Amino acid sequence: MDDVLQNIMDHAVAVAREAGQVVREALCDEKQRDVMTKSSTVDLVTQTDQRVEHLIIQSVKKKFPTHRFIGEESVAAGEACVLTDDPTWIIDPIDGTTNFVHSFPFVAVSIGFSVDKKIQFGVVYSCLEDKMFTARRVKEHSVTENHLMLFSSISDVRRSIIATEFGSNRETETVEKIFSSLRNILNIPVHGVRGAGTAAVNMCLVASGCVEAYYEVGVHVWDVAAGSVIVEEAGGVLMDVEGGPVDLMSRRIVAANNGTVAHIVKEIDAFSPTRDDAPPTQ
Ligand SMILES: O=P(O)(O)OC(CO)CO
Ligand SMILES: [Mg+2]
Ligand SMILES: [Mg+2]
Repeated sequence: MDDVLQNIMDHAVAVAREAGQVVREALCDEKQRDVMTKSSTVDLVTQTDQRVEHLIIQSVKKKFPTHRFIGEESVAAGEACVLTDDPTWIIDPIDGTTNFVHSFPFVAVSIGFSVDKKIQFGVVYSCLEDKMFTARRVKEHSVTENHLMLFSSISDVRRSIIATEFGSNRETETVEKIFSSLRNILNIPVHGVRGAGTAAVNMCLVASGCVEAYYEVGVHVWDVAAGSVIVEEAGGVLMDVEGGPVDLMSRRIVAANNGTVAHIVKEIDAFSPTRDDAPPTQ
């Protein structure tokens, strides 16, 4: 299985690079960045998101015809978001679409690969920085390209930088919760709060030791599947925002170094968005 998995992962890295090239080229063409909206007026999508997802899925299907897919834009188009035991590619073609639309320089192609409902490897290509982050579930196989993992050993949360995002839900109650968590965390006080505008890159920042923790409520499985294994293999921990094991379908995540995770979880004003795998409402 090892060589088989490596072969699949090599393909994921190659197709992520190819996708990243498409994204970089599209950035120079305003038409490729024309905005459409999804769940809210600030949940953006472009034809480039759709084109890149199509490119990745077609490329994988040619090589691995029995594999399944959970892709952000396919789900937006009505496909089910169900994780089975089958080999499944979990794809976010552009993580950071808002950044992409505004040329804000953090945009990632994120690909997680799951078997038996466990993410086996993750590939995050931060394509404007040209940084490739990859990790496999087995620790000794963790590899990175173009990048050194320098996991943070800071255990005093008051010396930490915490990453988070504001999300695309602007309902008053949700915004209140987001600000309540933020206020609690700023008041610890931490050195700073940052957000790259992409969950996948935020998780790679944890894996790289640039930030001690990242948390968000409202993310989707395709935002965090690849990053989850990259964080864990770098030595980090994943947790639900109320503590306990993370559930990648729950849309809630904390990714952190061991020293700060408990402290961050204590400060989050949690809420529960509709799960990614919830049956569609009629
Ligand atoms: O740009 P996307 O893929 O919509 O993702 C957002 C969160 O959902 C940034 O992580
Ligand atoms: Mg995303
Ligand atoms: Mg996306």
